Amino acid sequence: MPLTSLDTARQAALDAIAPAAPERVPLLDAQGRFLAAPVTASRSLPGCDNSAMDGWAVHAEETQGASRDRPARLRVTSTIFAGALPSTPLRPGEAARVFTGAPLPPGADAVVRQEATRAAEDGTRVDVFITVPPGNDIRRTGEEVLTGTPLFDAGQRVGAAVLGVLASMGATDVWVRPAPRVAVLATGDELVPPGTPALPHQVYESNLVLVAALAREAGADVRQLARARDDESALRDALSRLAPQVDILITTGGASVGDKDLVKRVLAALGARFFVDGVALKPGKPVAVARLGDTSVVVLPGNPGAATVAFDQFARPLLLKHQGVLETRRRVRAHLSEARRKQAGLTYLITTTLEARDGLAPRAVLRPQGAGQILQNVHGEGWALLPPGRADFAEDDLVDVELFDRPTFTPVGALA
Ligand SMILES: Nc1nc2c(c(=O)[nH]1)N[C@H]1C(S)=C(S)[C@@H](COP(=O)(O)OP(=O)(O)OC[C@H]3O[C@@H](n4cnc5c(N)ncnc54)[C@H](O)[C@@H]3O)O[C@H]1N2
Ligand code: MOO
Repeated sequence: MPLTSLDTARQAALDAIAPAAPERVPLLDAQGRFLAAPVTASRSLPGCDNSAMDGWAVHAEETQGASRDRPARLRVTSTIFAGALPSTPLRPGEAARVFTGAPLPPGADAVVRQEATRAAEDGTRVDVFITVPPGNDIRRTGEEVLTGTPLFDAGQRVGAAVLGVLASMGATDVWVRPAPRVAVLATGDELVPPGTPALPHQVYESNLVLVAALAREAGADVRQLARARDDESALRDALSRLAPQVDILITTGGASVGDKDLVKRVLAALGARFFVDGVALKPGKPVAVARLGDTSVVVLPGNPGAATVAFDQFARPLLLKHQGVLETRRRVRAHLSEARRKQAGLTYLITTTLEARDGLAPRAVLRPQGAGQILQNVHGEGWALLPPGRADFAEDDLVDVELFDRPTFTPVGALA
């Protein structure tokens, strides 16, 4: 039977999971989560006409023709600080002292910044040295947002800017989807925990940290990291203990067809229903997605490179859908840096960096990437997608590159 295509398998996995019920959380706890409902402005920003400068609220027309030699002399009536509520209207010939953010008195239609004025020592008068138009240095009511304006759609990622806007509306908490609770189970008799000595034939267990970190990058609340031997009863105990504690259980290793590859068999014996079992994907072919009770289970291959790809294509979309969103990644067309031969039936995802070229599509520089290799992912900018239905790709052939859109940072004050 031919393996399921990547797109079909991913859709089957996504169809098997529903967004979690929303929860209302304090603003800072919502950071990194996704809004569960649209948000409209519950107040205008600014809430009232106010001064953009420290200076004087005036009638603009009374500054007409004013200059340093021929100042407009105005009577000082009041001092208004931010947060005050002025009620006395500004009458002809008057100016009110205002500070940045202070509401304007009724009747004032402009602000003159204080650098363009001189106040009399006794505080009764101010000379204005410039002509200002109506509206000068005033922030108008609702200039940025009017009450009732749609602000954010459901699915908006909550970052610092969103939190700032919500707080400026007076909100203390917000509806978001909960972070999926996740457990990661690494299987394999050969695995030695980091921190203990390992002989060359032994393998340091690295998938727990790798997968937990990938899961966190996708918004997960990682609750459990566990290891199990390649042994039916050990796997049965671990899987049935972990699954009820979490929304999504991710396993690594023992996913293929070897004598000790028991994870899928044990899951099936426990009554799991499989939606995906093997995909026409390289690396990551043995990946499976199942449901055990109320828990989604993603079975990743043990090879760290294959686990990375399978996580990215299956576990990440599931974690995001639990949080109520589907991810769209930018794609660019790029020319392959080298020829590649592949198995015609499979989609290959190859870690790639991009080289910009004047007036041409960028070059996709393919990185060495066996199923066991992950070093290149550190600097990868995306996956070159080599689609099924074709075995031979020549240098300079155009392919799609799915971008990670990671920011770049340069070191300052690094240790030698
Ligand atoms: N006859 C076939 N053999 C294999 C097939 C196949 O279709 N027919 N598929 C291959 C593919 S594709 C993959 S990918 C691998 C991975 O399958 P498993 O999930 O069963 O992985 P393991 O055998 O358990 O381990 C593979 C490799 O990865 C290392 N590993 C495992 N877990 C960890 C960990 N937690 N930390 C670090 N490294 C780990 C392990 O030591 C092995 O070297 O199967 C192919 N075989
Ligand atoms: O296709 Mo496997 O997941 O790379 O070796």
